[in-house]
Amino acid sequence: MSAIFHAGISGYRGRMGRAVSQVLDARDDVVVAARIDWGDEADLSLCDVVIDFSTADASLALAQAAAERGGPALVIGSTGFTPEQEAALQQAAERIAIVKSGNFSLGVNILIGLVQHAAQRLDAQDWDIEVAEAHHRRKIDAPSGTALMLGEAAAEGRFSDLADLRLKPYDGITGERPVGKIGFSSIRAGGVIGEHTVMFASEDEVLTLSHSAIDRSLFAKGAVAAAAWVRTRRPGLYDMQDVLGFRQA
Ligand SMILES: NC(=O)C1=CN([C@@H]2O[C@H](COP(=O)(O)OP(=O)(O)OC[C@H]3O[C@@H](n4cnc5c(N)ncnc54)[C@H](OP(=O)(O)O)[C@@H]3O)[C@@H](O)[C@H]2O)C=CC1
Ligand SMILES: O=C(O)C1=N[C@H](C(=O)O)C[C@H](O)C1
Repeated sequence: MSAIFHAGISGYRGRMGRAVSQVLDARDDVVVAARIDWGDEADLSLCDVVIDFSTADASLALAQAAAERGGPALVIGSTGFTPEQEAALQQAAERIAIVKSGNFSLGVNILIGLVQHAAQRLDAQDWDIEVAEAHHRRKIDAPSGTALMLGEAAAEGRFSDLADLRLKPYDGITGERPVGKIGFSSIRAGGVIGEHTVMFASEDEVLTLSHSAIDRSLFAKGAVAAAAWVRTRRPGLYDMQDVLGFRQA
């Protein structure tokens, strides 16, 4: 039996906040010590760790408040951060431990490794890379955080930064597709939980790697596992690859 810890939920009235609540309620080693949403006064001192699925703005404000007082640790699942917000989170992580991931599922975190592997072996001159994602109609950011992580993995496989390889969305008279770049496309429709596909296409063949989320509780279970992992870590910015031990030699 593991030691009991105190967890907060940020964005707790939202789809993911409710899913996290259910996962925590089913565990006997966690006390839910704070539920935080718009306008709530959060007593962070009650928490060893806060699990946050809200918005990029709200997550950054939470991280800065936690960094100022030296805790609690955070698990951040929100997506849609600007490069400036990413840099500010990195700064907050100098004072507290943060796990941040655009996707807490095991399958996607394995897919990231597969995409990097394929991108490294498929010559950029011959193989185009396209990342496609589909989500529910209420999602407010695009491309999804997961799509961007997959794009980053593909760029890393080609020893480059995604910022240098990312194509603008296709629209109108686009001209021919540039060689060696990574394209993104998004669908928003109905209640789709989360679909991601990475297509590697040459003139002769197409390799497709994909992941489907079947139930939102999947992300909540991963985030709670990350919370149990991060609450005793030193300050730093971690991701699910760290939590799952995929970075160990
Ligand atoms: N990493 C992962 O595995 C996953 C990440 N996500 C990401 O998590 C985030 C939330 O998704 P989802 O639950 O579907 O979204 P919802 O809109 O259902 O929930 C977001 C919640 O955050 C609240 N909120 C908004 N602004 C603030 C604020 N300033 N302070 C406190 N709370 C705030 C909202 O309140 P109100 O409704 O009143 O505005 C709402 O309750 C998104 O960025 C999404 O992309 C989602 C699934 C998995
Ligand atoms: O908003 C969502 O719902 C999801 N967001 C995450 C993302 O942006 O990748 C993860 C998941 O696909 C669901």
